[in-house]
Amino acid sequence: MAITALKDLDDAMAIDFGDRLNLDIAMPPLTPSPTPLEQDLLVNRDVLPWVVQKFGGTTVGKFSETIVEKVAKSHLENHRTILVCSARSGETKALGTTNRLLQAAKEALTSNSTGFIDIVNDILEDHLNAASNLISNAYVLTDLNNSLREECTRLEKFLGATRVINELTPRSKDIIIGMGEKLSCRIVTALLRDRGVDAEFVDLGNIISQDFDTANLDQEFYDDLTSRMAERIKECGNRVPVVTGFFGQVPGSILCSIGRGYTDLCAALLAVGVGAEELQIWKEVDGIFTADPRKVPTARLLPVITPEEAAELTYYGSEVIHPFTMNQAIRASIPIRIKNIQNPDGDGTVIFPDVMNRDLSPLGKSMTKLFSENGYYSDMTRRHPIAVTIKNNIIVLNIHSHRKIMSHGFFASIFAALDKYGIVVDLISTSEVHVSMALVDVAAEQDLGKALKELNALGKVDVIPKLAILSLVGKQMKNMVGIAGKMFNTLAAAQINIEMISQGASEINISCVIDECNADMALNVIHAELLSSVALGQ
Ligand SMILES: Nc1ncnc2c1ncn2[C@@H]1O[C@H](COP(=O)(O)OP(=O)(O)O)[C@@H](O)[C@H]1O
Ligand SMILES: N[C@@H](CC(=O)OP(=O)(O)O)C(=O)O
Repeated sequence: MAITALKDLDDAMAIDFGDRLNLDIAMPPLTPSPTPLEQDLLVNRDVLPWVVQKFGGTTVGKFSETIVEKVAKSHLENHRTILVCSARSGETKALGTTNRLLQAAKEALTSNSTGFIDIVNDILEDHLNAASNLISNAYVLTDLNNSLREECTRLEKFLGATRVINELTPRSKDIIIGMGEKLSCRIVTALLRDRGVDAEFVDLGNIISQDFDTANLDQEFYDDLTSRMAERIKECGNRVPVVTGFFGQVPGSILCSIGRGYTDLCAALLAVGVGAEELQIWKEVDGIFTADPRKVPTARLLPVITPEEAAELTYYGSEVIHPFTMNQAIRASIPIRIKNIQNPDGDGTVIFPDVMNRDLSPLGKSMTKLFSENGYYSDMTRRHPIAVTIKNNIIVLNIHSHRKIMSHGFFASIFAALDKYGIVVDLISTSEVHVSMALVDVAAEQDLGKALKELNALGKVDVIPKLAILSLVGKQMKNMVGIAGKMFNTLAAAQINIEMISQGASEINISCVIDECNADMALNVIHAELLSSVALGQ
């Protein structure tokens, strides 16, 4: 059989490898679905409003029991619930299943290495261990173990096929990482059943129509996807869907077009599809704070934040939610709530558009009261910044034009060179013959060297490494006289040198570039002077 490309896992399963692979994963026969649990199961009851609950990798890895006992079950009293899960991680995302799958993909392309088989076996072992620690019902456990083994065998075959054709397309990489969400959702589904909830595993790996004619992720694409997701959820009937946060063959590949953390977006699309009352993103932090609470001990929890502010914070280093999530949920008027799995009763932070607030406030006191009761506080008129954030791993490129006067096409040539190598600029500042650009240092690992060669033809290029972008965010900042002065004076008083300044491109963000070694100090001094309760007179 000639192998040219792998479209999906079934392609790989169809290939006969003979004894090329060491398939030492035992495959006991499948046992029937659990019968002892089928009476008195909790279900999604018709007519109740929907809520979509998304759980990140470390949350599923460490708190599966809490997810089932304290979150899912209690919401079933008043809501129909959809659970969306990421791949399991342990203490950190860096050591999580998705990263290990990416490593396995790399190993599969390394000649004479059987490393990918070891990684798959490790992943399987971790999931089997988690299963046996969590599940008490023998039927449920046997069923789960069989499905975990089967998924891992398919994965191993797929990686083996990748190795035979010696090619890892972005699409194959997507299929490989998608396995992480499948394994994790299989465990959560089984755990729900074990604890008396009638749950159904929903694999969205093939949900995207491959006939859909789009190279871009435009709104038409998302609308088609949300209706497909809604259809799939309907098929679950009254069973509680446990949905893979991986949603398949995205044009341009999920890793390239959406990037890591895609599960938040998946949950938002599901919420839109079913018209959910609320989208909940469960994390290990109480919500969005005025600064990263790990770095600024006095940071305060924000009860409400606008989608624009949340997106800006996420983009500039406070990675609480994937930036694409907001657009989809908010355009459908679905509030997003960030909640803490270790504090399920807390109100969290609600991401809520201020246009709604503006529309509702003329309706008077009763609506304002309703807002407060729901946690959608009407404090959107605050006239101060709301948070400070830091993005590390930044480099600055300074380009001095060879010409004394800015020539026509100088900027166009710079951006053409960057675009050619897929390099994204975070901040830019210009004078007549000088351009400064701040970008994330991962770009350096890609093709920055090649881009630099082309930029050198346009002017003298200096590269300054080990920097950080400090951003002050708040939707009312455009109206605050003197706020930039206060920010830069505060940094000056702390002897922190500013490499580059950018204000104005986004009306809700003032950013500057500083030395990475000053990042934590800068966060703390800015927080103390501009965001602390004392500074705000609260
Ligand atoms: N402004 C901020 N508010 C809340 N968390 C922030 C902020 N900035 C950075 N963080 C960090 O983002 C992390 C995200 O939460 P976590 O639940 O650990 O992530 P994940 O669900 O992706 O595993 C937290 O560890 C927190 O310290
Ligand atoms: N597992 C994927 C998708 C994801 O959304 O993860 P998390 O929810 O843990 O950020 C990743 O690691 O990127």
